[in-house]
Amino acid sequence: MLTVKGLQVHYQLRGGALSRVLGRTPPAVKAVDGIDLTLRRGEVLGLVGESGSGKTTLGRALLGLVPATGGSIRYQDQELVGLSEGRLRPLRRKLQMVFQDPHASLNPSMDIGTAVGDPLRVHDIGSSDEDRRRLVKQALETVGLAPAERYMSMYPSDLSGGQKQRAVIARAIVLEPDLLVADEPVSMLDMSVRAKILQLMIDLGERLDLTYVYITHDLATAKLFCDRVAIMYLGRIVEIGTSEEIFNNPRHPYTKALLRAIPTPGLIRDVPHDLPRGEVPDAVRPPVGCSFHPRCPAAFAPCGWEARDLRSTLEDRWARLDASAYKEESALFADLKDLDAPGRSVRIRPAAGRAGELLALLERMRSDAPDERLWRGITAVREDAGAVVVDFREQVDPVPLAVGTARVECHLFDPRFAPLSEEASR
Ligand SMILES: Nc1ncnc2c1ncn2[C@@H]1O[C@H](COP(=O)(O)OP(=O)(O)OP(=O)(O)O)[C@@H](O)[C@H]1O
Repeated sequence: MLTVKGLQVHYQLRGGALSRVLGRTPPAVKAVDGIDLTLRRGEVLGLVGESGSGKTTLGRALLGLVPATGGSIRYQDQELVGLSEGRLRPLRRKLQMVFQDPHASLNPSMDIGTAVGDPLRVHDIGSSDEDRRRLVKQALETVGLAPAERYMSMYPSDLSGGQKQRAVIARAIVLEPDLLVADEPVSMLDMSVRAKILQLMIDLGERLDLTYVYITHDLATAKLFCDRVAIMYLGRIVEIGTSEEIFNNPRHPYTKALLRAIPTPGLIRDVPHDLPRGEVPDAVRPPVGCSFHPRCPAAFAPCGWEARDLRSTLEDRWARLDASAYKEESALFADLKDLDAPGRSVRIRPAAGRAGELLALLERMRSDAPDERLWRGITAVREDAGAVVVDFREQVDPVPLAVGTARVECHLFDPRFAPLSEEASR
């Protein structure tokens, strides 16, 4: 029903006054950065990932609610990217979104009948007020708000959270959409009603022939609800497959980490606790190569090691040292910002005349922790004209690979790197 190719959504940040004066291009957040996806009619596709992985942006881009900055979205033979608001409008009827917070999604001063009927007026559907009332009634009954007349005259404040979300769903289905993008539709609801709302969505899917994109950071509900699951990390799909495949046979180290973090029933945990160095990096300057490599427990030589990784390894080391040892080691650097430089070779300036000591420190780090994955990506550490130069291996961006029935973006599955990954796993 929907085919997405190379989709990009980069949010251009407004630069400060200085960058404007200097004529610098302000940085962009690469919220969605090269997504390929096919949605089949009637299926439920889950988009799963930590906060900031780009799920909401992708969901909104599919409906034309945020403009794509590159790539293509074809909906039934029509290209959506680049369509004017006027041309998108009639299509929006078929492409609807249900948001996370039912309390914020309904206007508190509008009764439920008016709120659910509003899209009919916007899209000029129904021959008369009476006809629209009939459609609203039907939608309310379909979502289990019956008798509909009673609910139509109520206000959002008269409803429980679950009932509000039912009303929001009624407002979406009153337009008879093809596709519903549901963004965390149950995460704000009481635990006791979550399963009921998901069940309602499953039933509606079957009855109304709906296709769903279900956005969540919660793999447990994705397992319950989805036919296929796409795991997102920093704007990319790192693994996609049937729910069965993803849950029984996860391949990508990130998927594995997320699965290990599925909480016991009754508990919701947002962030997988056992991921190393638990922060999702900045989407303005994502790590090069595989963007998961700094947190990956299986990363190896080609994954994209760079100076920033050396800096975090140093900082981890210093966090473990006592204050005087830390002071001694950090005093060897003229400026740690040298380690923020991009590129395959980084030049680190030592404090005056201390290049030899700085080189010795890096060699000591390596012998103290030879298993640190970073070293696999470093080809040389050398002194050069008063500075210490660290050379990194050429990084390779992961490409989508068919593994079993899944698609995985990870060098571990790339036959070109098999000898290196075997060496790394020894
Ligand atoms: N309007 C915007 N302007 C600039 N950056 C944005 C904007 N909206 C989102 N972002 C950034 O884009 C990236 C992806 O955000 P997005 O909300 O799509 O992720 P998400 O996976 O849905 O996260 P969450 O689960 O927290 O909703 C983040 O780095 C976020 O800060």
